[in-house]
Amino acid sequence: MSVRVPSMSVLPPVRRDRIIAQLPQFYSKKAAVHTKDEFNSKVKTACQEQRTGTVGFKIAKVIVVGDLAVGKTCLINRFCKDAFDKNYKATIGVDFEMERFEVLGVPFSLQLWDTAGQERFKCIASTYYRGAQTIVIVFDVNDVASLGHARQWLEDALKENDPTNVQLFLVGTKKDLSSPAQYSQIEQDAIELAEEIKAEYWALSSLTGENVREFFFRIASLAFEANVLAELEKSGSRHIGDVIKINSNSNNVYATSKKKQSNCCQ
Ligand SMILES: Nc1nc2c(ncn2[C@@H]2O[C@H](COP(=O)(O)OP(=O)(O)OP(=O)(O)O)[C@@H](O)[C@H]2O)c(=O)[nH]1
Ligand SMILES: [Mg+2]
Repeated sequence: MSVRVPSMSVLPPVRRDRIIAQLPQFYSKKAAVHTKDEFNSKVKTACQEQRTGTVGFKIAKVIVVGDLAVGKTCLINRFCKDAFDKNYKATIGVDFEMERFEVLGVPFSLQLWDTAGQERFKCIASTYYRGAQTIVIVFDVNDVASLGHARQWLEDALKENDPTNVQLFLVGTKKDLSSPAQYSQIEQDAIELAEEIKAEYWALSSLTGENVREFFFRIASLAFEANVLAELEKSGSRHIGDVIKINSNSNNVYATSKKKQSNCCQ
């Protein structure tokens, strides 16, 4: 049996478990991109009024960096494929996965770049750093050295990006392997570093799946929020004010649309 697909719909609908209606919360209040309970009200209004401009067509680039075997590939595979492989297979160069979300009713995609941690592949991997909106620095909570190297990974990733325009995440993996006492010790250091480099801190396990979905939802939401805010800023306050005027006085409709037209052509 064949199914007719309308010519407009190139992509299947977003998976039901990729729909974000509320702002997912931070992991630690001390190290968060921000600690607000809800999406920015300007962003919520813009989404309700479908004034998100090009954001609905956007694909935000996320790069995942960190030492070899800390669990970067497993983290992405747990989220994207709900799979976990206990055997280590080094990433050679880079891999990438696409994930489509719907945030506050607006389509939004993440392109997740999984880079190699092995030194010999670093120079290939670093050529893919450019244009990242989110940088995820991964370490293993059972390996202090991997946390120590986080700063270097960040420095390398920032060489290719504008530091004022990226959101940073510091992520500790393999939480399932550490005892609560061991974990709380490394957590202190990790949070301290995260505060210093202005990254949001997370700890999770790709084996059990603990916090994996929450983490990616948080990345998608914060990237989305930043994109909508940038879009609103670009379109300017006059433009936003005009839309409100349309409803209050029909005479303004003409004035507003004329003004808009002339803006477009300039
Ligand atoms: N117990 C446990 N093991 C994990 C976890 N995440 C990853 N591992 C194991 O750690 C090893 C390395 O995982 P990868 O995801 O391949 O590491 P990577 O960071 O991608 O390594 P490179 O590609 O070489 O940079 C594998 O044997 C995984 O099974 C986890 O959350 N818990
Ligand atoms: Mg890998």
